[in-house]
Amino acid sequence: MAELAAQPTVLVLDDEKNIRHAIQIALEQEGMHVIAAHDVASAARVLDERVVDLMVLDIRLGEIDGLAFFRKLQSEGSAVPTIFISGHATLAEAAQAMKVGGFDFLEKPFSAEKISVVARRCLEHASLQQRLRAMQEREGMGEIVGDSPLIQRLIADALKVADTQASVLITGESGTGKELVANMIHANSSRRDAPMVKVNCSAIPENLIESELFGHERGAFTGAHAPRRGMFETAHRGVLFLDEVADLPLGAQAKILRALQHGEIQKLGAERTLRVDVRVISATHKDLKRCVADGTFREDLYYRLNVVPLRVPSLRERRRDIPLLVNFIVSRLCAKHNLRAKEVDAEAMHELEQYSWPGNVRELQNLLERVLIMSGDRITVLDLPEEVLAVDDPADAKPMGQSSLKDCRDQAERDLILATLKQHAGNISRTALDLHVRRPYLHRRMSALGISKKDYFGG
Ligand SMILES: Nc1ncnc2c1ncn2[C@@H]1O[C@H](COP(=O)(O)OP(=O)(O)OP(=O)(O)O)[C@@H](O)[C@H]1O
Repeated sequence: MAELAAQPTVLVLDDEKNIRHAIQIALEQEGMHVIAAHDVASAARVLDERVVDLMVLDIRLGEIDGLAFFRKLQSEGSAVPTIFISGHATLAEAAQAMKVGGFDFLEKPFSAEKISVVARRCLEHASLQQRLRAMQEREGMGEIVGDSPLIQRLIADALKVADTQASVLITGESGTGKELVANMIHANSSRRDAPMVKVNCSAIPENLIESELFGHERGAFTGAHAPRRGMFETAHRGVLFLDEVADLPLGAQAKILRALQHGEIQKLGAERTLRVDVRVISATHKDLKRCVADGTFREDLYYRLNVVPLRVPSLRERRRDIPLLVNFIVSRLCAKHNLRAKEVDAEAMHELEQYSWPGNVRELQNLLERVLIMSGDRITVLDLPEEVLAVDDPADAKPMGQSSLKDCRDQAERDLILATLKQHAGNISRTALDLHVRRPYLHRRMSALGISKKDYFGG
């Protein structure tokens, strides 16, 4: 879940005292600091005097309508995330509220639970947007999304090494973003205007790799009908990115070492050598040190490539970045597929944060793409595949404490699950259906809440 300010401040502007009061009680129970205002003038004063994280704004306010007030704030650059409410608004006004940038629209009367849930969602959304903005303002990050300490450290190290000539070896599991880090180093180096040539060493057949890297003269081997430049030559004055470097055959390793040591290459079938000025960045998900021990990777080349090692953390080492990444990826994918903006609800986000992501950001991206196309406006746990839900969440297994808000929620959840189970004579599938959750999720909640068969069969 996104992190919220310790105690967010909410401004409630409604001319009906009872409504103000009801909202205030509901949100204060959620731990929010609520300031109630009965007219635009006093609301404007509050906004002038302090930082407000969220506004709950009535559309029909008497002297000036809420939409006009919101637009005025927008034009002054002082609008805050806002939930519009109204008892008599027309459909057109409700649509307008969303169009001008309201986070949500609630029709009165609404329950305390409804406003609490929407307010929390709005605050979480705003906090994520703020983190994304702060991140994007930071120089040189390129497309790398994340503000966890591990990612910040990685970016700081990558920026430090970017404008040197040092070889960099980027390690990390598959799909963690090693190529993005290489792009970032190139973009922040003095070689940024020269090309970065990418070689996927595991995708080129062994008999072609040397010609791909160093080029060949006409007639150098059967099928070499015309001379060809190699990637080293194309990368002259720029960067050669050797992806999956552990898969380089030993013959090519020897030639790369020579090229790096002497700054010279020799095309296949050529007599003379060619001077090249190339910086090498390499990446691998394998343990290259181990490959050296196994004899599949040259030790001298290993040291040559590993002048500066950078390790990209796996996604499960930086779960804090998951909501940021999810938001970023979802909005990018919505734009790509021409879909209306969609959001991931809190429960589904919680599940995404708990999953272990063996395929890292790439897996997250692929999953979201699949889910996004099939889901409605909001992505819920019902849209998530079983593999994401069927993991144990140690946090859920914590014993219940005494009297926190969480305990109250747990108790209410336990009562509801038990009542529904009893209603369906213990049938888990029907209970899950009734409660709009998936079976594995229900099982996990049942075990976290200590619900066993004897509780609903009365045995
Ligand atoms: N921090 C991140 N922010 C945004 N997108 C990311 C991030 N990390 C990875 N991605 C995205 O995830 C996908 C995989 O990233 P990338 O190809 O850089 O991973 P990799 O570590 O090089 O994988 P492999 O080892 O399989 O080559 C890409 O589409 C990339 O844009």
